[in-house]
Amino acid sequence: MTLQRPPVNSLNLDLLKEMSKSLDEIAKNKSKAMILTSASPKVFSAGLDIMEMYKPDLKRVEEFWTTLQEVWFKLFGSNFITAAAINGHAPAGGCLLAMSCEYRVMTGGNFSIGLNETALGIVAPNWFMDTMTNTIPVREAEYALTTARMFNVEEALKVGLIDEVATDKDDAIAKCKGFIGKFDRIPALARSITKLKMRQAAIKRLQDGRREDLNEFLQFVQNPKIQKSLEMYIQSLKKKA
Ligand SMILES: CCCCCCCCCCC/C=C/C(=O)SCCNC(=O)CCNC(=O)[C@H](O)C(C)(C)COP(=O)(O)OP(=O)(O)OC[C@H]1O[C@@H](n2cnc3c(N)ncnc32)[C@H](O)[C@@H]1OP(=O)(O)O
Repeated sequence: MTLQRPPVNSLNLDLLKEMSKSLDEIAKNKSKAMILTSASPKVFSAGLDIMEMYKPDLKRVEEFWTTLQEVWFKLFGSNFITAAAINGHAPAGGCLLAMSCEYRVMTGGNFSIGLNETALGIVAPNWFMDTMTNTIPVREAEYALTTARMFNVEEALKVGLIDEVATDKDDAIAKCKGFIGKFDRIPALARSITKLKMRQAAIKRLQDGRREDLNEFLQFVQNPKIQKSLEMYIQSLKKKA
């Protein structure tokens, strides 16, 4: 699955809906595996589209958040094998997508990956945190989350946030295929049940608290102070360009 929403693959409602549909098709056509990557030469995904949260229409922003939850359920909780070929920056929601896969290969270069929410004055939702503690040790995750740490490629490899470094996108995809090939001699049902058991606690936590998570998000986007921060953040991103 190749993300292709220039310039930075920010996750807006339309892209999330497309992803959700594609994940359904992959599950339905009984694909063995999926590799998630990006059509951009330098950004895997810039995370959530800030414009969806800025001065939002309430109905749309509710659909936006529930679709994001759905994409996470379908990706993190998939039966099929998932790997991410991270060929560029992966902040926040971009990191969430990569961590929701089972294996991550990142191309070398001046790219960074991590959950930077606290730097924006935002508390990452529990399921973002659960996805991180499913990937790297709890102590490292707490440190990274509280300090909004963006890891460079070497740091990400060292902490286990990524599994391998690749020279370029083709190499990243080849390495993801190498990971998928490891399952050729492992019974598929045993593999998928084991994966889902490992992920069950995080999945159940969001299933049980899904409405509450949505309400927290809706309160968050309607808070005037948050709106002011988002406005300043958007300006800073635009000034940079
Ligand atoms: C108690 C519990 C409470 C719970 C409440 C819920 C809380 C809500 C939680 C929300 C969780 C949030 C998750 C997120 O994903 S937020 C998004 C975070 N993403 C970022 O901060 C990344 C920002 N972008 C960048 O750092 C760079 O763009 C990047 C490194 C990705 C690429 O750099 P590059 O130089 O290649 O590109 P530009 O910066 O020049 O950007 C090009 C244009 O794209 C626009 N842009 C960039 N990122 C975004 C984005 N995330 N959304 C929308 N638009 C984005 C940027 O402004 C440029 O636009 P222009 O061309 O118009 O200037």
